Amino acid sequence: MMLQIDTANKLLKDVVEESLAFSATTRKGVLLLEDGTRFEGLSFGYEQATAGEVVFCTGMVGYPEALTDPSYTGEILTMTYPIIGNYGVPNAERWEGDRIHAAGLIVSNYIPTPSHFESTMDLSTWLKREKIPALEIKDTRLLTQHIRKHGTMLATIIFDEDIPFHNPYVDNLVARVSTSEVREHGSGETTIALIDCGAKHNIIRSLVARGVRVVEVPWDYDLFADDRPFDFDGILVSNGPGDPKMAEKTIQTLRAAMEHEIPIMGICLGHQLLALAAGGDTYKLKFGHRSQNQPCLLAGEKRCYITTQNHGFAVGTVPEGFEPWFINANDNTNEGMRHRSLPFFSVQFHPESTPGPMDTEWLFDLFLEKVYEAKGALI
Ligand SMILES: NC(=O)CC[C@H](N)C(=O)O
Repeated sequence: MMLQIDTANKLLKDVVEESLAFSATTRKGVLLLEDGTRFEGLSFGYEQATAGEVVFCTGMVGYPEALTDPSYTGEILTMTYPIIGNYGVPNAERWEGDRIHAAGLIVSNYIPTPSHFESTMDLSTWLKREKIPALEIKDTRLLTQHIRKHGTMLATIIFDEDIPFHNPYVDNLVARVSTSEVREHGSGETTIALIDCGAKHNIIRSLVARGVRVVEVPWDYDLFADDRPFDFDGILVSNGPGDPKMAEKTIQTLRAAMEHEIPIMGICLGHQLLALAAGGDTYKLKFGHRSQNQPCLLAGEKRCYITTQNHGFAVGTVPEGFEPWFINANDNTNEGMRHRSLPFFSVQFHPESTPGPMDTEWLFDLFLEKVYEAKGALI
């Protein structure tokens, strides 16, 4: 017992000393919000100014997955969990994109000495390598309360000189992160066309694990062109960054897919795009949903799923022919819809999780059931 207390004291002392050494050697930076609010902080990332929208995620884990999720493009991500960096950076196989996509990172306490058997480097090294600025501002609670009260807002992370604010949602961010070439994953007799609007890797892993071949195509690929080099049995339209209304070409593809009655599953941005394609509408939430504990009620039932989410826009008008399927129990916003008679459905949350609970993974099975039914190969 005594030994354990001694060890714990030593560990605590080490952490305090490392933390003091970190503050003594690091440069100061400022998180500046568009309403003039300033948060001073210590830099632990790449020291170059950045602009975007500042958002907060209340997840207790998952900073490697969140940072690499292409949906965070253009966003300065605040992690509200007070200890970030403590388990380092895992191998790229565990990432959700091929690099860091968030525009910047804000934390309360950065832990410079990771401890985890899968850690390959510390978070600061990774951020510097990927040229992503990051600040330890201590009072992430005040920042989050401010955003909750006034809504997400534009912000900059600056060091010596000011830079202009920039609204990322006026850009076509999907075009920036989507694959530029057609790529194949896995094998099987059934082919799913994955429209990559910034797809998290675990969407591909989740499909491949179920024995299907996935053909990943760019966001603006014409799936119905006569000279298309492959056939497919279903379409999964992925998550992705920015305002869904900017991805007009994907919306057109989904309209054509509905005309052909091809089974469709949409995830997050994919949900918003399917709603727009079918005549529904989307709007921007005050401060979005970003965490791994968003409660979603199955419409008309007493069942609630705990879900992973990361979105700032939402479906306001569920299109004709569809019915609301999941509802967020915190604020009653729409979290999913399904067509009343055809094999089209979509969800605002992430059934592929990573990070977060796997409660809704069954949606991939449901999608493939619809695909097999449509193929006439009932299982
Ligand atoms: N994770 C996502 O697909 C996000 C969708 C969209 N960019 C939003 O913020 O609402």
